[in-house]
Amino acid sequence: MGEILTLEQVTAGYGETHVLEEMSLSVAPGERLAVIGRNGVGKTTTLATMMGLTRLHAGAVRLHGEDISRLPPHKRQARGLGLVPQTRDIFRSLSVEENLLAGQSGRGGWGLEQAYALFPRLRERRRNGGGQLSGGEQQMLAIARTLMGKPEVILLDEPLEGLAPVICETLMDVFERLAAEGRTIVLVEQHADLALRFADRVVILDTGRIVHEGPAVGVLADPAILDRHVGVGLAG
Ligand SMILES: Nc1ncnc2c1ncn2[C@@H]1O[C@H](COP(=O)(O)OP(=O)(O)OP(=O)(O)O)[C@@H](O)[C@H]1O
Repeated sequence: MGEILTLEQVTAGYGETHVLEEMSLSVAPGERLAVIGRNGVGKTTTLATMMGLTRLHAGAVRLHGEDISRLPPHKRQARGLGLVPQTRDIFRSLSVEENLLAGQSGRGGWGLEQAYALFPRLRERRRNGGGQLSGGEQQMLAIARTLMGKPEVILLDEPLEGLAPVICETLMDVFERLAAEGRTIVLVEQHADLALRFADRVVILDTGRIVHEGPAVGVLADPAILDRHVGVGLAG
C-alpha cells in the first residue's frame, strides 16, 4: 500500500465524547493535504488523533501500514510524526536555543544549524527567552522545534493564526520548502485560500465527518463548494 498515514474508520474524542465519527482518511508520501472546516468541527481533533492525543473509541491509525493506535505520542514522534500544535507550546522561560534542543530526537534529528538556516530570525534571537518573542517568532520556534525531531509527516495546526500577512508569507514559503524536500504535510488552516493554493488535496470537515474530499484545484475552481461546507468564499 502506498499510504504513509491512514485513519481507518476512526471514532475518537475526549473521555466518553465522540468528536470524529468513523473517519477514514489516507495521506500519501510527499502529499500536501489541507484540512479545512468551520470552528469546532474536529480539525484539531483529527491531528490530535493522528498524534495519539485523543481517546480512540474505534478504528485504527496506521503509519506506513503499521497499526500505531496504541502508541503514545512520543513513540509516534520517534517513528516520524511531528505535530506543531495550535497552542505552540513553547517553553517561555527557556531560551530559543534551549527550546530547539528540547525538540531534538535521539535518532539523528536536526542540529541547531539546520533550524537557523531555515529561520535566520531564530539565530538572531537564540539567547532570548521564549516568552520575549513576537507571535510570529514563537510560531517559527514551534515549527523549528518540531523539525528538530526530523519528522517525515508534519501536522500543522493553524500555523498562521493571528499572524501578520508578511509572516504568513514567510511561513508558507517554509512549508513549500519542506514539501519540496519530500516531507508529507497535513495543514489545518482557517485561511482557506492560502491552504488551497498550497495543497494537492483538501478534505473539508463538518461535525466530525468528511463532507468533501478532492483535489485542491477543484475547490479553487468551484468556490461554491467552500460556501456550502464552510460558509466562506475565497479571498482575493
Ligand atoms: N480537550 C477537549 N476536551 C473535550 N472536548 C474537546 C477538547 N478539545 C476539543 N473539544 C471539543 O471537540 C470538538 C471539536 O474541536 P476541535 O478543536 O477539534 O475543532 P476545530 O475544528 O479544530 O476547531 P477550531 O477551528 O475552533 O480550532 C468541539 O466541540 C470542542 O469543544
